[in-house]
Amino acid sequence: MHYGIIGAGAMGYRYGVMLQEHAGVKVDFIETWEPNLQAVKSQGGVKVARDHQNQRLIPINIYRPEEYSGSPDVWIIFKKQMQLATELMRCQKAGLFKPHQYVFSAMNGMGHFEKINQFFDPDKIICGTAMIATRMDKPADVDFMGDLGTEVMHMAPYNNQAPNLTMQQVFQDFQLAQLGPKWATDWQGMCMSKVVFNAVCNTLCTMFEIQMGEFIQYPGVREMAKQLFDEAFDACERAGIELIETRQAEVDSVITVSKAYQYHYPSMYQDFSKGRPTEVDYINGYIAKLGRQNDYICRTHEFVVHEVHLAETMRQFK
Ligand SMILES: NC(=O)C1=CN([C@@H]2O[C@H](COP(=O)(O)OP(=O)(O)OC[C@H]3O[C@@H](n4cnc5c(N)ncnc54)[C@H](OP(=O)(O)O)[C@@H]3O)[C@@H](O)[C@H]2O)C=CC1
Ligand SMILES: CC(C)(CO)C(=O)C(=O)O
Repeated sequence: MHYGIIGAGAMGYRYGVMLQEHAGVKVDFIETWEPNLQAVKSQGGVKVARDHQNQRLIPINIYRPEEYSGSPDVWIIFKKQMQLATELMRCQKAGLFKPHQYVFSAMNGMGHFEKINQFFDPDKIICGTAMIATRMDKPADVDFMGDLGTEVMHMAPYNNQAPNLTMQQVFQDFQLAQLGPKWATDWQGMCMSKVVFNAVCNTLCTMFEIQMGEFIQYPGVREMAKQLFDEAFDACERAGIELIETRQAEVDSVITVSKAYQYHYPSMYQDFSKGRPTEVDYINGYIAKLGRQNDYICRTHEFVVHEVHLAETMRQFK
């Protein structure tokens, strides 16, 4: 199978490089961020380390949307939620999308599959979530967090039917790439299970500008996490969404995942620290909106959304 990665950021590089190196498949990257394109061209590829060790230069194929004439079997999309609509329009205008193509994404937050569905056949959309941590501190320079083999991700067809042969082939390629795929049966429950996790770890680490390993040093982490998870689970239950993890499993995973990825600054902080807008409206904000739509007020999530926007606004005074 031939893969095209839309968004050569932290996670785009993670999936593309692991597919190219371990599954031996053809991968092309599509990127719009000029410093990233220039850095790949001038250094001859992307620099990849694991947990700050063994940095290597990996040669890759990278193109602006308008330069690309290939036709991958599967697109993998890793943009930030705020960039997605514009990026999809630009790729469509450049003639990148073809009717035979499948598409996979494991972006955080909610709302992206409805946007992707405007460009792709719903029977060819594979929804995903990735409990996989990657840092990109500079253009064309990424750090894969955690040991090889600790990667865990979920996937589910957008039509909630059994995966067809092409989807199974994608699953096999992800297995060979050592991305640790598992099937789920309901994409919304699968995605919300990740959203509620990010609503704790990404948001709190961002506000306090800390790594996940530092975050769990605070003895009150379980209590804070439980309060946010309880509200989120209550909102999901009222909306008829069944999560794939229990409340207790989510609280436990805050500790285990943060231990495994101790040096990771969650992706929300990576945006925050670069002066960019964060995905908080698509994470805590989405949970709060879901609650309101179902006559339930997620007071803590609503407050936390304000706190992150307050912190974003205050960057101008620092
Ligand atoms: N990083 C992680 O560990 C994880 C991230 N995710 C999710 O995956 C999705 C993609 O995230 P991630 O790969 O981290 O995103 P990145 O920010 O690393 O990359 C996404 C895009 O952002 C742009 N970009 C990145 N850095 C800059 C910068 N300094 N200045 C201007 N533009 C920049 C580039 O596109 P452009 O030029 O178009 O702006 C790039 O293609 C998000 O939904 C995220 O929540 C999910 C699991 C883990
Ligand atoms: C790696 C992980 C799971 C940390 O919360 C993540 O999703 C992110 O950084 O956005």
